[in-house]
Amino acid sequence: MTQMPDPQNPIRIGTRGSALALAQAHETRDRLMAAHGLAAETFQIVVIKTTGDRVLDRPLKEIGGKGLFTREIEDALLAQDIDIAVHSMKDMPTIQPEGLLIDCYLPREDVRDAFVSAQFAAISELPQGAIVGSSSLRRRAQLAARRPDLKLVEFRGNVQTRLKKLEDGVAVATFLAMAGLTRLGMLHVARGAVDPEEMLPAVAQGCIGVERRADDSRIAALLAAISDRDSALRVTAERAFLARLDGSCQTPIAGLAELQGDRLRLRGEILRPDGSEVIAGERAGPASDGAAMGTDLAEELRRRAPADFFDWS
Ligand SMILES: NCc1[nH]cc(CCC(=O)O)c1CC(=O)O
Repeated sequence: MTQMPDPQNPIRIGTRGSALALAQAHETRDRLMAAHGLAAETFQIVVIKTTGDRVLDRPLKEIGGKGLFTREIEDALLAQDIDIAVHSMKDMPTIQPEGLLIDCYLPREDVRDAFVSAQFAAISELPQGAIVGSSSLRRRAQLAARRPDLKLVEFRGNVQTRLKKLEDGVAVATFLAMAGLTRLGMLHVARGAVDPEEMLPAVAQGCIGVERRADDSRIAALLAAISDRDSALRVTAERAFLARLDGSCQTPIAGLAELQGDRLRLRGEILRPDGSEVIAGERAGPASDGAAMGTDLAEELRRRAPADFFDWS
């Protein structure tokens, strides 16, 4: 007998407490409500503070370790304090802890980065030596590769904090994910979207994934109804690419898979953090081969990379 969810025994949705994380948890809840005709009271949103939320005064790469924004949430899943966890797949390690599984991906938002600046409309308009704020290894390296003249400053914190820093003149421009701005209802702060040709997005950017206990068949059945096949195919290829390169979390990596019918095109690149070298490649093939294409492309890039490419210390 399938146990129907009831308000006495709500489905607990774990999430970080940032405005973006909450918007993503609500989107997931709303899709589950619509798919199953359930009331809002059937769900409870449980906010969990992660290490990444706690430590705000240092660049993420210094805190180190994987899953800075996810570990505490996964612990809560394993401890049965929550039933599902909603994540930005961009922030997810490629391997989940024993007993946990991600096999539900929501329809993907815009994958591109947004260019954000009060004074300038695009990267090409930034004057020589302009100061740009970003703490993303990937965005910093990609920007440095295109515009070695620009000065980069660290820019951590939530969207509001970063916009305040722009206002205060700490930098003249920054980058944010279009997906995050859209979900926050703040797309108006974007001066424009950066073409993936110019800045290949992070692996899984714009994709929300829902994690659960692997043996929880009740939750598996609920989630199956809201899982998006195209998202799953694309993110599977991108994350296979990332997984094969994951040796160092200090290596800037970008990857994007796109579907045309049943064909998948996967582009990927790795960079030196200072942008002095970019190694890029692509694969195309049947959509069902995404994981193999990702692994294969990663191996090609590794072969083409100089011996010292992966060890920055
Ligand atoms: N690393 C932070 C993070 N993780 C996911 C998003 C945006 C939403 C998404 O890409 O799904 C962001 C903020 C940003 O990059 O601007």
